[in-house]
Amino acid sequence: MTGSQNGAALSELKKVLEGQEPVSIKAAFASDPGRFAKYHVQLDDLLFDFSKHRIDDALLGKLVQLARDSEVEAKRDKMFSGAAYNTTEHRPALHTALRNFSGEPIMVDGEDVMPDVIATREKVAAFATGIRDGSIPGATGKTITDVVNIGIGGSDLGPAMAARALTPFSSPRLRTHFVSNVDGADLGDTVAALDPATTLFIISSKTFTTLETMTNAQSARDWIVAGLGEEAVKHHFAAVSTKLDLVAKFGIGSERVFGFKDWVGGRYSMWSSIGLALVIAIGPAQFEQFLRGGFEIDTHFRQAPIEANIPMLMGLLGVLYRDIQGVSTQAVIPYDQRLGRFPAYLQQLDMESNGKSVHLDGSHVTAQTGPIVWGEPGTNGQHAFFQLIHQGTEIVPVDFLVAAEPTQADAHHHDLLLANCFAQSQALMQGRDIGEVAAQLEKGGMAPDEVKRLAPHKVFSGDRPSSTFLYRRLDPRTLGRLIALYEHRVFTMAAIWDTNPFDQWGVELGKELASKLVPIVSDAGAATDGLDSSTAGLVAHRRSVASK
Ligand SMILES: O=P(O)(O)OC[C@H]1O[C@H](O)[C@H](O)[C@@H](O)[C@@H]1O
Repeated sequence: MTGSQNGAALSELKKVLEGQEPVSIKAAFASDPGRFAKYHVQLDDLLFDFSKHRIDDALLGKLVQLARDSEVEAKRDKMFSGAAYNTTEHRPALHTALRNFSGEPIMVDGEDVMPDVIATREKVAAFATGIRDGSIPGATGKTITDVVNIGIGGSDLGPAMAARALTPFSSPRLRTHFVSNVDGADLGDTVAALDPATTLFIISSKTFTTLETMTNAQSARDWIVAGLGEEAVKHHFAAVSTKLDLVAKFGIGSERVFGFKDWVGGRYSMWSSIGLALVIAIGPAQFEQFLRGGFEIDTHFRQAPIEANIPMLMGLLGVLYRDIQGVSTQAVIPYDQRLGRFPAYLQQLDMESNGKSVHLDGSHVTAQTGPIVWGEPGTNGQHAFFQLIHQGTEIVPVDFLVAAEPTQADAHHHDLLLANCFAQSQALMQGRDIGEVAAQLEKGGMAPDEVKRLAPHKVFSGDRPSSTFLYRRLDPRTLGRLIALYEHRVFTMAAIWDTNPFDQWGVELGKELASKLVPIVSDAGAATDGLDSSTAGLVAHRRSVASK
């Protein structure tokens, strides 16, 4: 077995580091004024500060060696080459082709995929422009004012997150909505305020079979037919899918159908025509800036040495905490209200990619794989869950994301936002020991007994890790850069674990069981024999309390 297989290199490193105390970040800062200079990477305006992590030169060297021994670079090159990296689904993982501006061909099965990528992008751009400038109106001739993307998972989270993030770049004339849940409240609440004559639905589904999306699509179709008649359907729907035959059956004309290939994973698909709603919102030129941001990071990921390679360092730090220090979680806290959906987007990207228990060869992993990813914007989180991050027993590595300057927002507010962001990572790192707490309380005139009683409650251990990403402003290019950084972080970690980050079999069982339960839930007289007693009990209780 080589070091790259079955996470062997990681097992070796774990043995070497066993029993070692984590590096004290606080002490390291105190003893080395040059620590920041050593542990940051700058790519144009984008700064990645990883100085507030439990690393020193020796440990960083070992982590870099781990990446080498795990053959992360060779695996990366294989992914970019168009080889069938996704071995359990027998296909390449080539979302990077969608943002390839190198002019170089990318070959899959002997064919260059780039001409089709470019032609599809142009078709998307032409349609988006027509909706934006009103030259593609609704059935009654009225200009489209509301675009509703119907999709779920990778066919929803990316465009929905980005449409919100890039609000200042969006057409003020158009509103973009995202409907995903099979819960009828989602579609119902969305269309309640809309006029069918000025509404365009985009049915986004890689497979065009997903229960939620197909159910919502049918109900949206009924809503259009009820408002405008059957003939209007062709003017009020567009579709994005890899399954063009299924789209045709739904009744959407080919000029409004935008394809992509099965080598684009759902959670990696917002760079493809799945981005249609976003292209309509921000326009093709801004969407190209978004793609170019992703391409910049691809170039960096492919060319930078491991020790200066931001996604590789992000991945190595992730593995350090997950596997060597037994940390189970990763918080992502954007100090940017418009990145409110970014953590949810990353949850699918990271947890669907790296929530795995077997190596590529099917053997069970011995390492811990994907962390639990979560987050909310700062400063709001400070007034909610930050207590646990500062004083709880669980170590929570945090990624802070913040722009140097606001985009269409008040400059004074932005200074306060930045100060808070910087202060949080500083507080996590420095902490406050009992001596300092006691001195502060005594200085305030508190009686010694009370100082003794209160002081332990006010201690901050410090040494709590975080990264900070600081960039000029949140624009399409920066959003593209941020997403690509996380995509490659996820890839780096999977490469070390020797797992497949591009399949998602873990979502299948629930879907299968749901389809068997639909007839039982829908028909109050259907037999529940054979169901486990909990499921049967839930069905019975539902029947007893529901009014129909
Ligand atoms: O785009 P679709 O085929 O409708 O799939 C939508 C989503 O559902 C699936 O269950 C997968 O877990 C996701 O990876 C996918 O993005």
